[in-house]
Amino acid sequence: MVNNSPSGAGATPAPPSAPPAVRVRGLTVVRGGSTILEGLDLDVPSGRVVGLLGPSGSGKTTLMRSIVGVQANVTGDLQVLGAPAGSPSLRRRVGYVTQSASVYADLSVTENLQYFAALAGLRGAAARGAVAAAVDAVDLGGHERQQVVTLSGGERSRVSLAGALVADPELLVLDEPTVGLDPVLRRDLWTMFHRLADEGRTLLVSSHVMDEAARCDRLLLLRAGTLVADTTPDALLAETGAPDAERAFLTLIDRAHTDAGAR
Ligand SMILES: Nc1ncnc2c1ncn2[C@@H]1O[C@H](COP(=O)(O)OP(=O)(O)OP(=O)(O)O)[C@@H](O)[C@H]1O
Repeated sequence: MVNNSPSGAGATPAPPSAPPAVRVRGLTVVRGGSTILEGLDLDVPSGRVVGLLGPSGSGKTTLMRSIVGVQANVTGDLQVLGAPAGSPSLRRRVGYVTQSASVYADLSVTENLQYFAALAGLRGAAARGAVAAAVDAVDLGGHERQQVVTLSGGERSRVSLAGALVADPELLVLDEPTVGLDPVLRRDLWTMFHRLADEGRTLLVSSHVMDEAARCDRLLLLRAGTLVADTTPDALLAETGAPDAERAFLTLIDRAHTDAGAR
């Protein structure tokens, strides 16, 4: 496995003494009778944008579900913001955005976000401020009164993301948040992710799109439920000698495949 020290592509580096936002040791997850993750050890450093990359079916969603505490049949030690994953105390401190937009189709954008604000315990001006900031962050200004059912797919997933932002969580776990978005919007969202990290939040972002790897401070590469690299974009290219993240990733995947075959 490649393991390099953080270089920090954009966010203000967290103090070296800062404990990781997520600490995973010996994580094993069984789904439908199959072992999906096996003996996984990894850290998600605090205050950074960390990319979780891997082929379809490699276990990214399963890992994210374990971290937010909604996955069954999990064994091992999973500490999130200093507490065991899934602890009630983490409910408002961790935001999770799934691949499919989890919003109410028959409500407007604002009504959805007001609902999330109420769940986060916000009332009155604080709730209105949080809703307005979230709308702004995902660039949905002008759509506030639109019913979600009438939004485009990309707009709908941005409402979902805004829903997680309303509570201002310390850790944001985002499962493929840029799928279906155009390049300008994707770039703007990555800029926003780094701004959130600069303000001290931690973001764990899964993606299939390898050019997005270059936008992360740190990369975790999964293959078939095991970690093949815990690295930085620069170190990934240097270590593989590949010209871009996509080819570097394929090199690592092929290498892991060969190693697995040799055992
Ligand atoms: N309920 C289930 N029962 C059995 N197997 C499951 C179940 N849910 C997921 N899996 C399997 O677990 C593996 C990992 O799935 P997971 O969704 O975590 O992968 P992923 O890396 O997020 O994939 P994608 O990028 O396609 O979303 C896959 O092989 C999937 O088929």
